[in-house]
Amino acid sequence: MSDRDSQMTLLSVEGLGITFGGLKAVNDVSFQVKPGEIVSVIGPNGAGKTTLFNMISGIYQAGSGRVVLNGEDVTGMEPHLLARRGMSRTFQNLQIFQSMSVLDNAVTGYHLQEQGSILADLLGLPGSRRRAEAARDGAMALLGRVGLERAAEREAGNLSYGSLKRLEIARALALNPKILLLDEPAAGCNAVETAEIDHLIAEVAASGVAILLVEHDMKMVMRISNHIVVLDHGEKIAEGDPATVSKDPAVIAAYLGAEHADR
Ligand SMILES: Nc1ncnc2c1ncn2[C@@H]1O[C@H](COP(=O)(O)OP(=O)(O)OP(=O)(O)O)[C@@H](O)[C@H]1O
Repeated sequence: MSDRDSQMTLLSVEGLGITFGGLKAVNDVSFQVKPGEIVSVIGPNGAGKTTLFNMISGIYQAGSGRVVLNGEDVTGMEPHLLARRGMSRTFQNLQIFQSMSVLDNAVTGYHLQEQGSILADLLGLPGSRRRAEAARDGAMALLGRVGLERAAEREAGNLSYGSLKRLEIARALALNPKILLLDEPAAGCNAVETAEIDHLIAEVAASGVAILLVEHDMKMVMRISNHIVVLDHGEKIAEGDPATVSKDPAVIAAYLGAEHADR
């Protein structure tokens, strides 16, 4: 039994599958994520990575299989209920409010947690002021954690792309997740911005939060992942540590095949 096998499991994906109009976009995919671990899902374009993410995070209803979080079957559970159980995510397309301040964007992360409190806050009900102050303090601390403290009062739309990506991670952290799903956190970033995101992801994982990552930047994936799951045409074709996966003939063939198909 390897070290990884002996650790407790936080997220267990069990035989997950979905079909779109006859196409098996994801077929019988299983893997596990442990606390504090960085697990990446990779594969050529159209392999099913985003679809898999969408099933795990309750955006798509799985056609088959189960998602188990902390021992509880959470298959198909709505995102806000998953958030309460410790799963939060970011999206490939940024979900930032461009005309709001950086700080207010981070504060919205706190409201995703408790839907009722937004109404209470709008009505000025007792406790809402205290809650708003706590959210502001928490949001400031998160901005410090992602290196955006000094940009707190700036309009989010004026931030560089890499900073926006970090702001989105800060907002997801407001939910105090046990596992954070990141959909292409380095997409569109330059080398310096990618290195900053690398560092942030490693820091979050070191604090005990598990990270599940979909990312095209292979250098980044190989650098930061503890474990890699490889998909091709909706199927898991390999999994293991970066060194093992990068040498796997099936993985090499899938990527070479994709390159030839693009020509
Ligand atoms: N909502 C949908 N309806 C129909 N087909 C879909 C839908 N979403 C994805 N697909 C198809 O499912 C397959 C997997 O797509 P998916 O976007 O999950 O791949 P991916 O690995 O994330 O690709 P990329 O790396 O390009 O983002 C593709 O063939 C895609 O066309």
